[in-house]
Parts: sequence; C-alpha cells; structure tokens
Amino acid sequence: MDHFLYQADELYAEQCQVAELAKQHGTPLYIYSRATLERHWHAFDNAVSDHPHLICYAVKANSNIAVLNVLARLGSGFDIVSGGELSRVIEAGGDPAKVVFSGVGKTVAEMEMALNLGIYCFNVESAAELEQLNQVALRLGKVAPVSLRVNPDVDAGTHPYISTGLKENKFGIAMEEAEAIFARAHELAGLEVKGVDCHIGSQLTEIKPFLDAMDRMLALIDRLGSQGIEIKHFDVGGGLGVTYDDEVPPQPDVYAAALLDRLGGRDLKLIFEPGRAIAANAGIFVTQVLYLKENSDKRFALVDGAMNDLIRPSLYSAWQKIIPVIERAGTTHNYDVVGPVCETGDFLGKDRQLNVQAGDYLAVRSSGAYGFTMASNYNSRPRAAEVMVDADNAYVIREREKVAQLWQGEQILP
Ligand SMILES: Cc1ncc(COP(=O)(O)O)c(C=O)c1O
Ligand SMILES: N[C@@H](CCCC[NH3+])C(=O)O
Repeated sequence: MDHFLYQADELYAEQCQVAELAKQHGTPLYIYSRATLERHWHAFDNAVSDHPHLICYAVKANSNIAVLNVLARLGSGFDIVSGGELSRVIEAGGDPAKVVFSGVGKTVAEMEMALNLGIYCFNVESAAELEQLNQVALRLGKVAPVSLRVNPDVDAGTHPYISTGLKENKFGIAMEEAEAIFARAHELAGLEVKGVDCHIGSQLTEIKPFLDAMDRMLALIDRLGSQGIEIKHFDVGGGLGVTYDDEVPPQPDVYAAALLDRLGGRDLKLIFEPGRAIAANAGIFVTQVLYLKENSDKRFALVDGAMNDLIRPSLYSAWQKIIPVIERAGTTHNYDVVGPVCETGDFLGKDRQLNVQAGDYLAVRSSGAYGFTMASNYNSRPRAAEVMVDADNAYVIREREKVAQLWQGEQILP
C-alpha cells in the first residue's frame, strides 16, 4: 500500500466504466470514487489513531453533499469558511459539534448561525474579528469557543497564490501580536479560548515547512501556558500535497508521526484540516474532444470542458495529467488541450503527447479537489454533472445544470 494516497484512483483503472458513464451522462463530467474518499480519510484518521484528534475535512476542496455525507458517516469533522459551507455540512448530516470555522471575513450573520448551531471552534483571524465575535456571542447569550489563527511566517514553498503563512499574506494574526490578542480573548466574557491554529498553504510536498511552523506555534503555546492561558487543542491546518505529476509528498502516516514527535509530551488535541489530500485523487474530470485543429506551429484538441469547469490550469498554471479514456494505438502528437471559452488562458493542459480524434474522451486526473467547487458559469456555460461511483453503482450526485437555470432569479425591469 505504499504511496496509495497519491496513486491513480480506482476510477482511472476502470477506463471502460468511465467511457460508459461519459456516454450515459454526457460531458463535461466529474466522477468521484467513494472508496478512494473513504480510504484517504481513514489514512489520516489511522495516522493519529492513538492521539486525541479530529479530522476536519476542508469543505472548500469538494463540497458536494454526497461527498460530505460519505465523510460524515465516517465520523469526520469539517473545516468551513462560510455560512454556505456550514449549511452544506448540516444538509449532508455532518455534526456541527465537529466543525471549525476558518476564514478572514466572517460576517455577523455567519457568526450567529455558527453559534446557534454550536460549532466546535471559530478560528479567529484578526483582533477586529475577535471583538465582533465577542459582541455577537454576548448578544445571543452564548460563549464562543475560539482559537486564534497565527501566522508563523514560514515559506511553504508552494505556488504564491496558495501560500498563506507568510507575513505578507492576508491570513492569520502576526506572531508578534499573538500573545496580546490571546490575552484580550482570555478576558472577554463572550469567548472561551480553546486552541491555537495555523495553516501555511496548500499543496505542500515537503515536511519541513510544517515542522518549522509547528516549532513556532508550540513555542507560542508554551509561552501562553506560562501566562495562565491554557491551550487545549492545536489545529495544524491542511495543506498536505498530492501527486499531480511526479511529486512525492509525505504520506499522512509519515506526516502525522513527524508532527506527533514534535509535540513531545504536550497534552494537546490535534486538529487536521486536509482538503486536497482527501479529495483530489478521488476524482477525475472527463471531457470529450469536439474538434482537432492545427495551425502552422500548434495542434489543438478542442474539448467540451473549459476553464469555467476546471480553473486550476488557467489560474495557477497547475499541471494535471490528461489521458485518453480509451487508448488508441499509433502515433502521438503534441497538443494543447483547450476549451470553448473565449479566453486565451482557457486550457486544461499544454504540450501533451496524445493520439486523439474528435469524439474521444479525455480524463483530467486529480480533479476531485478544487475542481467543481471553483467552477463558474462564465460564458453562460452550465456547470457539469457530478457522479459518484460506489462499488458497482454510479449515482448522479448533481445533475448537469440546465441552460434555463442560468438566469433563474434575474428579472427584467418593469
Ligand atoms: C484554513 C485552511 N484550512 C484547510 C485548507 C485545506 O487545504 P488543503 O486542501 O491544501 O489541504 C485550506 C486551504 O488551503 C485553508 O485555507
Ligand atoms: N484552490 C487552490 C487551493 C486553495 C487552497 C485554499 N486555501 C488549488 O486549487 O490549488
């Protein structure tokens, strides 16, 4: 089972089934594997089994209700960043008492909702938010459980757009200010200080930045302890990377063992917020070749999936493997795989060696995280359908959007 977390998901091995599903449900199409989701969640949970912990799956990675429900049934907690995500967790049968609420811009309405539902903890990201939360809690006659997200100022070594733990990033409270803000939280009647939180970025493929951050956070926890502020949990955030190409990120057991080792004998519950590591390689995005096109120095495979469906390649120059669902024998050519959207940046992959013809299906791998959740209706394109494969069955877990739904709620002036 070496490196199982990052290898091809079950779906990928069953290519014929993928073609059948694409025929049946149309393309573009997201397909997820329940078995892979479950295995990945257990990989985290087992990695820390003996130590008090909570796995709070980061909903932003893939918030389909069926996906959340699969994880809720395993006993997962959830990391949310909006009232919308909280509603999804509840709708999916998730336990609000296992929810942590991250994010730099929580609104009063979102605070009220989370307090009324009794979430596990608010990960507070600024002094101003702390004061606001205190006010809201007092008004509702509640005490808000809080942890402060502290920015440890470490370089996660990942893409600048998904790096969050540097001083210049908008996230968290500066380490220099942390003690004073903890002291303030400690004295506010509407708050109860529970924990310390950090999250330094996403798609980390080395363990060192996690450990550097941990050392700084543990030193802070020790200082707070000596000031009489007892910290009960340490939320280490998410960010563990996956294999898109040839990266070999640490496995959850190696990652967890390293963190537990650093923890020493401290009596701290650990909270993990993995998103990508659970969902990315549990899903693929299937698209059909509409046309082949050639100009003097480029070949294009024009496909029916586009940046509005899967934006990672356009937004971060992210590389995701693209494979024909059914291989053809013969010569391959160098293609840019591009969608119908009117943007030069609309591509799923560049310079891919493929042997394809119009009508062929292509699978973009590792698309289970930050795929559908980042989709939009740009160019008035309806969003793709989502299907979950569960043993021998495949369930449509979200219907393809209909064109007529695209203007629902919009009105012409009288
Ligand atoms: C606060 C927080 N927690 C968890 C995650 C999940 O990250 P990942 O999908 O990299 O595990 C993110 C996203 O980067 C985040 O901002
Ligand atoms: N959306 C990003 C990850 C963002 C992580 C959220 N803090 C990606 O696709 O890689």
